[in-house]
Amino acid sequence: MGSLPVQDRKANVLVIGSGGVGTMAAYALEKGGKAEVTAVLRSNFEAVEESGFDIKSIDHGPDPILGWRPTYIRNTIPNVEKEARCSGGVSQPYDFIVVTTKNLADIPPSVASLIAPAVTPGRTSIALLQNGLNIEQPIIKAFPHSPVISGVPYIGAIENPPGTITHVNHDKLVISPFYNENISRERSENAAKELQQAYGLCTSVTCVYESRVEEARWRKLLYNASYNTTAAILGMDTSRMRASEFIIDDLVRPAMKEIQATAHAVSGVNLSDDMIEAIIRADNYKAFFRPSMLQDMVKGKFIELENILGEPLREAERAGVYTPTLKVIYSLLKGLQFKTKESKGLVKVPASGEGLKYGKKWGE
Ligand SMILES: CC(C)(CO)C(=O)C(=O)O
Repeated sequence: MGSLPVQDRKANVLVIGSGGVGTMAAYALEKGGKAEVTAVLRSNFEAVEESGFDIKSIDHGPDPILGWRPTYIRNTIPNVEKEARCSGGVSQPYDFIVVTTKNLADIPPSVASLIAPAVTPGRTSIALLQNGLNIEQPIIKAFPHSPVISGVPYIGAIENPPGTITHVNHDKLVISPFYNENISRERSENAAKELQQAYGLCTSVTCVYESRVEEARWRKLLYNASYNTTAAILGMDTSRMRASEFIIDDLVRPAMKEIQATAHAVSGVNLSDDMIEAIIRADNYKAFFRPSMLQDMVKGKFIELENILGEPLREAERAGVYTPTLKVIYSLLKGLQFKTKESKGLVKVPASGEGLKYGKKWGE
């Protein structure tokens, strides 16, 4: 399979992270007919091995899809070199690795170390279907000769219980190249276009190619840095936030305006006031939508804090943009992430206060 040029065969695609977003990506790629997907499953492996995925999808017809499986499923990240040795040296390099896991820059393992055994240097392109800013930097550093692709997903799909997917908001994926000085722009662009074509062959979803990766990523941050973050702190869906009015006026819109100013100062990207007003009202009001960061918080999971807020804030600081709202939101979320770290044993709070900056009384 690996020897034919990719245009004359199905692309060999590894999808890592098979919750709602990953399963719907695997489904669209297989349905398009130009990709053969291996999905890496974790907590849902047994359920899917036994009876496949059951999917109720807004995009893929009125009837539920029952017992669906991608071409291959597995519960470990493949080690392509080791597995080639075991099968007599026949290598099955992946053309694309599509990463749909959460991007938790402050929590190990890193995305780069997670995917490393599956990457064939110089051959595999790595697509990050994840939120946030500067997510490509550690990947380019770890795999300098691999094309890295940006995927900005707009999709509402939840897995509950394991193996059952409810897909409620249309799948729209914006694909762009992350440029990398070690390889030609043309190679980066071709890899991104190839993936966009394979995904877009599934005509019930929307998958578009945009060459200006910064624009696509800042535009999505308007929503993620404001709505996801405030929803997670307040424990509120976006309809209730809109019903309150003051949460939009005093928090969400000011946070969006700070992203707008930072995007312009850092990347020359113009995000208009009209775009802000449209994004404020983007969710179907009747859906009482809970952004992913709120869902993670409710489940006691880590939140994607650094790429959604930390990085934009660091960029703003470097560019001298004033971001008081985002800074307060960031500090509150850092506090919440600290609590999750403690609950999972990643940080220990010393009972005595010994050795802590604020562990003793002033003057002691
Ligand atoms: C825009 C939205 C709501 C869906 O993709 C999202 O990015 C999220 O909830 O994290």
